[in-house]
Amino acid sequence: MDAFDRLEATIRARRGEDAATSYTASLFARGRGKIAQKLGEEAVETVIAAMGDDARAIVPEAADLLFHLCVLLADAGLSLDDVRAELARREGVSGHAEKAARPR
Ligand SMILES: N=c1c2ncn([C@@H]3O[C@H](COP(=O)(O)OP(=O)(O)OP(=O)(O)O)[C@@H](O)[C@H]3O)c2ncn1[C@@H]1O[C@H](COP(=O)(O)O)[C@@H](O)[C@H]1O
Repeated sequence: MDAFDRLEATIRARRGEDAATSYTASLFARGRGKIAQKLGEEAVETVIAAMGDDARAIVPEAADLLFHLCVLLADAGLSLDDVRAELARREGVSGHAEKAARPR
């Protein structure tokens, strides 16, 4: 089990727990809109870090971003395996070729 699988299990276990002691539980309690808002904020913070001179500063922001993405997936009843399957489906297909093949 890798770190993402452990994080996913922890996040799922937090649903319905005490929001006062669990940040994840507080996100679930506040609902999909708040979770999506936090994801957006963390994305912006990652972009800001990316525009700076210190590449290492991106790492903690990326971790915040991925954590909140995992919470969003869990709230929507989805799993990392759903994302893994989508990435596997895309494997070997150039992004340029995929875009060119889209219906117009
Ligand atoms: N990986 C994380 C993780 N990454 C980021 N965060 C939290 O995400 C929040 C984001 O910070 P912000 O300053 O943007 O948020 P905020 O200002 O406190 O929130 P708002 O007032 O803006 O709503 C902080 O409280 C961080 O601690 C995380 N909280 C939890 N985890 C994992 O989830 C597990 C369970 O955590 P709890 O649910 O809190 O027990 C932990 O053991 C970790 O493994």
